[in-house]
This record gives sequence, structure tokens and C-alpha cells, in this order.
Amino acid sequence: MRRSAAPSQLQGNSFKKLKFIPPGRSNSSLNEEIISQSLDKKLFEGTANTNSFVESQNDPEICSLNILPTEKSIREIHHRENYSGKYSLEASALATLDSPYTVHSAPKEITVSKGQEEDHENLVKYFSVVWCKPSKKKHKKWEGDAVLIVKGRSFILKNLEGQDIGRGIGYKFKDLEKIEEGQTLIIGGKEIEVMGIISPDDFSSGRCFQLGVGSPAMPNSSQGSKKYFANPFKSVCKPSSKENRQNDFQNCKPRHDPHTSNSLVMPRPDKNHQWMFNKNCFPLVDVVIDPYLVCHLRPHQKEGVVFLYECVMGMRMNGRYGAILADEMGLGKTLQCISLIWTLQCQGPYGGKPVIKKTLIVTPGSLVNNWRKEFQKWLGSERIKIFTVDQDHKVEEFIKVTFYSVLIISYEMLLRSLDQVKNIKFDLLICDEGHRLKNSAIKTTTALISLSCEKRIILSGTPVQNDLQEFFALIDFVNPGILGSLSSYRRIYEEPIILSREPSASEEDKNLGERRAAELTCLTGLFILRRTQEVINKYLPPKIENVVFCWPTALQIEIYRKLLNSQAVRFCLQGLENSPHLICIGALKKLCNHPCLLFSSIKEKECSSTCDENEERRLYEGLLNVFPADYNPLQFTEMESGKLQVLLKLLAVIHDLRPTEKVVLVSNYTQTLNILQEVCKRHGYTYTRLDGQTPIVQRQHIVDGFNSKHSSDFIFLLSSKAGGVGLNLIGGSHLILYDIDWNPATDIQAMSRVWRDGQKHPVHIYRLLTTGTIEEKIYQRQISKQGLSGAVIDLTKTSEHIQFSVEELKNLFTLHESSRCVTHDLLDCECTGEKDHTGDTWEKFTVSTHRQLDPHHQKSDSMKPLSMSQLKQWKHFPGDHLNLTDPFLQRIRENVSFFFQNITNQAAAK
Ligand SMILES: Nc1ncnc2c1ncn2[C@@H]1O[C@H](COP(=O)(O)OP(=O)(O)OP(=O)(O)O)[C@@H](O)[C@H]1O
Ligand SMILES: [Mg+2]
Repeated sequence: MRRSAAPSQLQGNSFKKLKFIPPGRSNSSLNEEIISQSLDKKLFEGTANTNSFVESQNDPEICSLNILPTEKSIREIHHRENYSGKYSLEASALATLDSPYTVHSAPKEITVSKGQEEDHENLVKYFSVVWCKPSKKKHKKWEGDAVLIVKGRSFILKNLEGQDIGRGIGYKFKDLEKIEEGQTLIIGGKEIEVMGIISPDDFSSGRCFQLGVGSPAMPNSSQGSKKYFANPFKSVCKPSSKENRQNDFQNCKPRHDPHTSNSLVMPRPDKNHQWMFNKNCFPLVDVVIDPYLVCHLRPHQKEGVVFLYECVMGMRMNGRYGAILADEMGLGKTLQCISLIWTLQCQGPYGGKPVIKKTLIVTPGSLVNNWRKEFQKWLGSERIKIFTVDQDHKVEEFIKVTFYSVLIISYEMLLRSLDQVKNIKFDLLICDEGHRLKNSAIKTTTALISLSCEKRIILSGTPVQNDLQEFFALIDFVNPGILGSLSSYRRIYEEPIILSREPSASEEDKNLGERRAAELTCLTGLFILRRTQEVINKYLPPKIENVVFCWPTALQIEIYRKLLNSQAVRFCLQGLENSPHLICIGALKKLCNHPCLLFSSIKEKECSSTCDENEERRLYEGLLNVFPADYNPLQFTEMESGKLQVLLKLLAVIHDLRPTEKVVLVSNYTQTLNILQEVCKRHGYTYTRLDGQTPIVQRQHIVDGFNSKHSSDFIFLLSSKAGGVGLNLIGGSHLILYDIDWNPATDIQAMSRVWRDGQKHPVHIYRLLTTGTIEEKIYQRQISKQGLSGAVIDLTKTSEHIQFSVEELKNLFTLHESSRCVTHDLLDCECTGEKDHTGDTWEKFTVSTHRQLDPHHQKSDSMKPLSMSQLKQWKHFPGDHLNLTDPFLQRIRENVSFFFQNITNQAAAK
């Protein structure tokens, strides 16, 4: 007799589960008991399992997630015959569940001493079980798999979603102690059958909850360097017919010679893969990356191509074809994808047949043409036919003209043309800047999920592990279902991991959280690859980063004081709900950029009467008097803003000393960009501009123009939020961040535009901050732990998402007029800030890490904002420092109160 299978067995899961149970005796004996006694009175049913049964076994070499049959996994083993008969005893009266109980257990009477009892209290055992409602039926219909946790006198039953479905306390040790494989019992109102013992490690890692999620096909894969030459006569299985054989053999030579010294040969599929995907028994052929591309690939890119190949071919995990390439910005994710597409489109391991026909690349609008350019750069225009969708080139055209194999479309356009796109069969889907898919509820994600393409790649320069829920969405997008449902993921991974990071977490919580995090990393690590900037540092010129603290002007200080004394700010400091703190912060930021920006806002609000605007008016009360009576914001002077003075001097010195070099000037605000543009005009600096309003079709053209060595543009005005991601602005070698964003990622993104592959000049980065003001506070927040807690490294997070306590607001709304650098004051540095200080004597870098998944991660990651301790290691000195060797800083020192400077890759200058 066979019982009906529980879901795990139906799905083919083999994790520590018994695939069959022994014939009848256990259930029938239980049934007899049930008839003779009330169900409520029964607790355990001991069964004498004298039959052999088949146990699906984990193959230690393969891992716990195996869904493919292996020789070992269906091995038959004999169950030990370790007890017989049964006897009854009363369960403890303390039992909270179904009491009074009759317990059937092992015959031996166990006397437990006090000491032993304490040991028992702490003894935890885990079992995999199947459960159903108690019934007399011979053929049980098990309702689900579950995990039974027995600790001392209590038990918890969890379903595979991690949810508690039963619990009880107050049992006798000797009853719970006896639970073992094959036993059937009623516990917590459910009939269960114990299918196997779960090791503490499998429980703490969470592996015991994973059902049918696929198995890592080749745990230590990355065998890219191994070279095989396909022997056409050595196929793994025989071709099915003579005709087939003839056809196959014509096509079975590698497309490129795998034996040359620089050849990059993809790993061969293993037997499982061949069994699943080579049904026609084609001969195995080496897949070799086109040498035309290989000669350009950096070592990390070769590794990346192998990784992508293994993922999308389903060679890393059975039945999973997704990958996340999360290399830091500028590492050439585009080229790695192009290499993959070109390879799969022309080659395949089975008879050399191409693996894919059509590829869909979805990317932010500003990068559509960048992708086209990169294809052209690396493959020329003849090898592969690319179609980019824009206003004039619709998806229909791609459908009609069959020789196009790659469709590049923006996320926005995809939504508009979803119906047409759905009608095309794409074999590979690449989502560039794919961290936007971290929210599974948004339209873009649902649209992409609706495409029936299995091979999915997310590209993202932003770390993906910062927020566990967003992490789930990304993982679930590339490999749907691999982490189970969202609710089970939360219970099994997220909750224990977060709990373990709480200061109040017990040792047990901490261990469990760490094990779950490690397991999650291990599971997802098979298809996530992230390399940091360091891998290409040696190909890049030096980077000289400066944080420049600019003295505010007298006008700025006067208005600043007035703003801080306003009723609106005082209201904020009372800690009332709905206080207008964002308006106050906005006003202070504008003032730091230039007082004329604030003047314009005041004028605008003067005649309005809405409630919000009333508050704003309260903030501006009396401010107009500070400005000259005939003040005209359009005729602003440069002397009114400390940062603008520094900027002008900087531009002048760059122009003088490096007449052929160019500057990228970044602001987060269009209005500020207008001022900067006006400044360019006044001083005769040629410029180009890209912001949110720049039509997408023009963006690449503007970028190309600036990068061209024939371009006469001296300045590239960039709105970082609008166009920062993915752009290559290697034409510029000086980058000035005119203002600061709450989110360090926005600034880091902008800074990475110039220091990237292809840059020929040493790169100078200047971050301008107004001394003692809110800008310093925002910077401190960026570099302090407080600013980093949670998912701060995320471009979508803005100040609206930030909660401020009253204390924080008090700090934000303080002007420090007597300090040269409040940030330095906070560093706890032993220098007085009076002289050049390099901080060499201080502790070595302690890179604070905020990845939820990896609390001990110490690798440097340039996407991570600088930490306080790192900043302390930077060279720092006041503006009036006597020996300023940097000629650029030398020229601006008069308006500067303090500098921090750091040089990366100095050796490259030599
Ligand atoms: N092997 C290489 N040799 C020379 N230049 C390269 C190489 N790989 C990439 N590049 C160039 O480096 C620049 C950055 O590459 P790419 O735009 O693909 O970076 P990315 O990883 O997508 O960064 P981001 O996250 O910012 O989008 C491009 O100009 C690209 O052409
Ligand atoms: Mg990119």
C-alpha cells in the first residue's frame, strides 16, 4: 500500500524525505487506536517499521536542493528496527493542547534525574514530517510537509513557509524523546508522520524549508579556463537516425579554435544537462568566445562571461536560467553581455546549434543609444543587427524585419509597447540598471515578468543586498520561485536575520540569523556576481578626490540666521507631526547654492494662499528685507555665494592649467543648473547640458559630442538624478559636485561617470560644501553610520523617506559659524586641524559595512559611501595651510576653510 504523497513528494523534492512509506501496519494500527479511543485522547502512535523503504538522500556533492534523480538520491536503505510494541502513559497535565493525552511510546521506562532533565530541557531535535487532519482512513491524504521542532517538553510544527501550524508545551521528555523516523503520531491536533531527522545545521541554515528549488549543478564551476576540443564521434548518446547523424556532424566543429593561447572556451555541460537538453543526441561542441572580442576582455570580464553563460544555460543550478551581474559601475557589464549575446546567438554546446535567436535589452531611456554604440564599438556594424526603439522606430518594424536579432528598448517604451513585445519570442532578456525591479508591485516589473523568457539577466552597479525584501524581488525576477513565496522567505530568512541584528538578540537568535544569512548568500551566490572597482583600478589613471569646505558669504550667513529664527523652524523643533521640516531644509539648501534661488522662491510664494504655502511664507517672513530693494535674481552676482566663488576660481584654474581638459559640473537641481549655465555664459565657457528635460533621443548625441576629442565644450552641465546612471563621460577629467544629496548613491553615481575605463587623464573630483551649514550635516549623515542604516544605497531614496528625530532636526538647524570644518571636529582626530595631517597613525581602515546579508563583509566597495574612519585617513588641512602643493587647490584656498584630499591609484601616475 502506498500512501498519497505530500506536496513535497509530488513536486519531486527529495530533501530528507521518504518517498514511500512502509505498507500498512503503522496506519492501520493507529486507526484501531483511533476507533477505540477519542481522538483528543491520543497523542503518539509508535509504529514498528520493519520494512525497508526508499529514502531520498542528499548527495553531499550536489547540495540540498536536488530535484534531479541521481543514483544516490534513490538509494534504498534499510530502516533500523529499533523498537517494537507500544505502551500508554498519561501525558503531563500541563499540556496546553489536546489533553488529557494518551501517549503511545517506546516500551522502556526511563527514569530521568534532575541534571539529566536540565540537559533534556535544552535538547533540540528537528524532524521532517508530513501532516494531515487526524482520520481513520487507511489511505491518508497528507496535506503538507512540515518541520517538527522538539525542545525539551515542547514542540513547534512549522509548515515549509516557516509558519507555525501547531505548538505545544508540557509534554514528558520521554515521550518527545522517542520520536523517530517512520513514526506516526497525533500532535497538536494533527496527525503526522515523521519522515526523517533534520540536522541542526539544515535547520539553522533554513535548507530544510527549501522545496524543489533546483540544485546547484556545479558548485565549483567557473571552469572557463578549461579547454576541451569536441570530438564529434564521442557524443554522450547516439544520434537517433542516420540522417540526423549526417546533419549533426556537419555542424559540430567549434566556431573558433579552442586551442589558441588566448581562446576563451565555455565549460562543457555535465551529464545531467546533456540528459535534459540534448534529447536529440547532438554531438558536444566547444563554445568558444569570438577572438575578436576576447582580445579586448579584461580578466574579470572573461570570468563574467563564463558566469553569465553558466547561469543562462542552467549549468549552475538545475532548471534556473537567471543571473544578476552586479559589478560596480564602470566595470564593463555591457561588454560582458554583448559577448554573451554574440556567443549564444552563433553557438551552442549541442551540435553547435545557436542557443538563442532574439534578445531583448531593456534599459533606462538615456542608455538606449549607449547600448547601440557599445555593440558597434565591440562588434562593428556587420556582425549583429541591432534595433533600437524610439519615437520613429517602433517595435512593429523589428517584427517585420527578421534579420534584427537584438531589440533595445527603454523601460518607458516597453510599457507602451508591451502588447507587441509580448508577441515576440525572446530567448534572452537583459534588464540594465535592473535594481528598479526591486519592487515587484510596480508596472515595469509586472510587465517584464509577463514576458515568457526564461533566461533573464539583471545588470546593476548598485549593491543588491541592502534591503532583504528588495533582494527577494530581484532574485525572484531572475529565478522565479527559488526562494519560495514572499511570505515564506520572510519567515525563513528575513525575520531571523533581522532579529539577529537587534541589539537585544539572544545568542540563539544571532546564530540562527547568521546561519540563515549564510545560507541565503550561498544559495543566491550561485547566480549573483559582483566585483568592485579595484579590479580595473590598474587600468585607470589616478583619481584625486577633494572635499572642499567653502566659507559662506556674509549675505548667506545673515539669511541663514534669519531662517533658523523663523517660526517655521521653531515649529519643527517642537517635534509636532507634519512640521514643515522638508521646506526648511529645502530653503537652507537653496541658500547654500545661491541666495538668489531663495529670493525667487520667496517672491513666488508671496501671493499664494494654500495651506502648505502659508507655512512656507511663515518661513520666509522678513527675509526680503535682507536683500537689496532692487534685487533682481536674474542678475545675481557671483560674490553672493561662497561655493560659486570657489567654483569660478576652479573653472578658471582648470582652464588655465589644463586647456585641453574638460569639466563635468553636477547639480541635483535644474534651477541651480540654470545659474551655473548663466555663469558659463558670462565667462565665455563653452558648455553642453543634460538634465531631466533633455529628450532621450538627444542624450547620447550630447554625451558623444562632449566625449569627442574634437568637441569644443569645456563644461558638461549634468543633473545627476536625471541622467547620472550608466553614462560614460570620460571626455571630462574634472568633476565638480556643486551640491550634495541625502543619498550617497546619487553622488557616487555621478562621480563614477568620469573615472572609468577609457579615461586618459588623472581625474580630479571636487565636492563643494558650505562650511558650518546644512550641507556639512548632510555630508556627515552620508558618512556616519546613522546615514547608512537601512537601505540608503539606493537611488530612489530621497529626503522624503528620511525620518528625523527632534534631536536630529536641532542639529540640522544649527549654523556653526566659528568652525572651519564641523566634520573634522567630529572626527575625533588628534590634529587640531591647523596643519597638514594624513592620519597615518590611526587605526587601519575600518570599512563599515551595512549589508544585511553579510555583516562581516570587509571588502572595499566603492559604491559604499566613505565612512568617518576612512575620511580621517584622508589628508586634511585648512584653507590657509602654507604648503599647498596642489595647484588647483592653491588657487581656491582664499574662499576655502578646509580641505580633505585622497588620491587613489597614485602609482598609475608614474
Ligand atoms: N575591456 C575594455 N576595454 C576598454 N574599455 C572598456 C572595456 N570594457 C568596458 N569598457 C568601456 O568602459 C566604459 C564603461 O563600461 P560600461 O558602460 O559597460 O560600464 P557598466 O559596468 O555598465 O557601468 P554602469 O554601472 O555605470 O552602467 C565604456 O565606455 C566601455 O566601452
Ligand atoms: Mg551600464
